[in-house]
Amino acid sequence: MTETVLEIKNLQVAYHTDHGEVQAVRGISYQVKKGETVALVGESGCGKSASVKPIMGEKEANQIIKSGEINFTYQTENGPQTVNLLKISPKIMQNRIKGKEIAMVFQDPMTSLDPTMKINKQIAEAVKASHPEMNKDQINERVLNLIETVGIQNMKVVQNQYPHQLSGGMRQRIVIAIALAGNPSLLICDEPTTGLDVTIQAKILNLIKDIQKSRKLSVIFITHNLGVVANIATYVNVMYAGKIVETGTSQDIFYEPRHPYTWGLLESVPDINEKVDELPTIAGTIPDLTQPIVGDAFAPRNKYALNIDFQKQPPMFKINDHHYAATWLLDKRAPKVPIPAVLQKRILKMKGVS
Ligand SMILES: Nc1ncnc2c1ncn2[C@@H]1O[C@H](COP(=O)(O)OP(=O)(O)OP(=O)(O)O)[C@@H](O)[C@H]1O
Repeated sequence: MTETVLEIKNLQVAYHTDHGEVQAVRGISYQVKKGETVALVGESGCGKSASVKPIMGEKEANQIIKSGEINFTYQTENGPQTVNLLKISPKIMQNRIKGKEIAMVFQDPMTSLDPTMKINKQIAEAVKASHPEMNKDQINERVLNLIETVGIQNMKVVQNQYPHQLSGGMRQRIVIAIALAGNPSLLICDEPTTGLDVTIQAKILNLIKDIQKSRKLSVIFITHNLGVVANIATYVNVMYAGKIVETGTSQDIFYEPRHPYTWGLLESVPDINEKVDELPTIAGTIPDLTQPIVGDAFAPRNKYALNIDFQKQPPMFKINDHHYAATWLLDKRAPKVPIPAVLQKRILKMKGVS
């Protein structure tokens, strides 16, 4: 059986604000096993980042963890150990977990890099922090090895440059090298390719996929664009208004999507075979998370909403052992609503049927 690296149980995160408490994450549960990539996908503001910050022990002054567990399993000299990351001391988080067992890659590489420090020094600092026992030569060797791992050819030149002398894609490679310095078992990627042009984006995605495979890394990949994770995610968790509304394998989500919100996200992914002037977006906006939500949070934007959607939160209906969706359309009394025609057409094309 593949070992579970991370298990999130009923995590609820809120923020104090002058306008009330924002219920950013309203009870989510999922697991990440060794060597798997789990994608968290949803529009801006649906709670993706708020749900992963506690994994890294990041605590804004106004953050409130309302409930939940984040159980993380890692290897120690005495064998595997499981800790609840919400309960460990900041010291253990800093000295043992953050940057060592769990590392993060953010959207904007410039926020993670020091503009005043040469690349080799920045990577060396990260190596030193996680391997204090290494001497200078060992550190230098490891730095070169990391630069090579992230696919940089002219490493002798790059290591003596400053971040501003590199392209966006190169900078993101360096950030990935720094993230790998501690040899983590879990890598969290928060929109790592947003802002890069399409060809560079594809290269960075391939790099993450290669590293993930060769190191048997577990990855949590956050994105607002479902298209980005089609080829890299083992499982996809679609999030809306702080909840997971559909979860399944990539196959389930891309070939058999069942939640109207997932349909909307898929419709807004560009189809490279079709030329369209404007991509459809999902009409409306996400709800005000300071106000109580009655029923399905997506109902006001859902053209397939039933009366019950405005009254009662749908449970997670089981479609198969790994595919679940929270929509009343899956209740046996609901009218049969087919997948929108445009998606149906795309799916048939992907399956090679038309
Ligand atoms: N520090 C904070 N204080 C108050 N509200 C916050 C804070 N951080 C996030 N929020 C709110 O929590 C909700 C979830 O935000 P979060 O950043 O997790 O969304 P997201 O899905 O990651 O979006 P994005 O893709 O834009 O990062 C939003 O309503 C956001 O405004």
